[in-house]
Amino acid sequence: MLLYGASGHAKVIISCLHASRTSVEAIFDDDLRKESLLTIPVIGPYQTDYESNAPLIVAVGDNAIRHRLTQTVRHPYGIAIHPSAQVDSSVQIGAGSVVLHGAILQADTRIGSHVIINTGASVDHDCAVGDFAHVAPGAVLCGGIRVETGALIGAGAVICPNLNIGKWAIVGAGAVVIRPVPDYAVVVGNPGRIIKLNKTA
Ligand SMILES: CC(=O)SCCNC(=O)CCNC(=O)[C@H](O)C(C)(C)COP(=O)(O)OP(=O)(O)OC[C@H]1O[C@@H](n2cnc3c(N)ncnc32)[C@H](O)[C@@H]1OP(=O)(O)O
Repeated sequence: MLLYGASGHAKVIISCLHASRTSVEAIFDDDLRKESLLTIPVIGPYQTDYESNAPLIVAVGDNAIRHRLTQTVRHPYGIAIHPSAQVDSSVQIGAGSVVLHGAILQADTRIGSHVIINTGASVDHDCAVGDFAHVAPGAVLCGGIRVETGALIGAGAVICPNLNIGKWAIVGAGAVVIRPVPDYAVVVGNPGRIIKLNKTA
């Protein structure tokens, strides 16, 4: 596998890949000061002509930056699923996505491309998680939820059943969402309330 982004998130993806006996050949990163990450060489900015048969994962936690970087990549994308994750056989997972340690994906859920299902997150039956979304550590999506493109569900948040979380919305850490969340809304608290719009997307 190749990674793009030598970040803390990359360390977790490396751990995930090593646990499933997949080696990481090299890591691209725009920061020229970085030379290695967990003994894996960091080889500078992404090169479209870098010769390798290995697939690539963009290992950047920020959804908007991950989205931007994928516009430049020409290598095929890989998927990383930690062996401790419980993924129902009916679940579909798109290219470039990662399902990290202890996450649970229940029946008939669809995960888009370049999605992060982070440590211990739970995504129940019949959910749809859009491209470039991030379900952060310990977050809980009840059944039938639709998370649109680029949305962040913060650590430990709970989303009640059958709700829609709009594109590039942010649900704050620990929030309890009981109503649909509009596009770009930033929602915090219990019950979740909109405090502003996400202008970084
Ligand atoms: C492995 C990993 O680390 S994965 C990382 C996953 N990341 C996360 O889970 C982080 C999610 N992010 C958050 O919860 C953030 O606090 C955000 C995005 C909701 C808000 O961040 P900012 O835009 O910087 O807002 P800011 O910190 O200025 O807070 C604005 C107001 O909301 C409140 N607030 C912010 N976050 C929360 C929260 N999670 N719950 C309740 N209130 C909150 C603040 O107290 C503040 O209130 P005030 O205006 O009365 O003082």
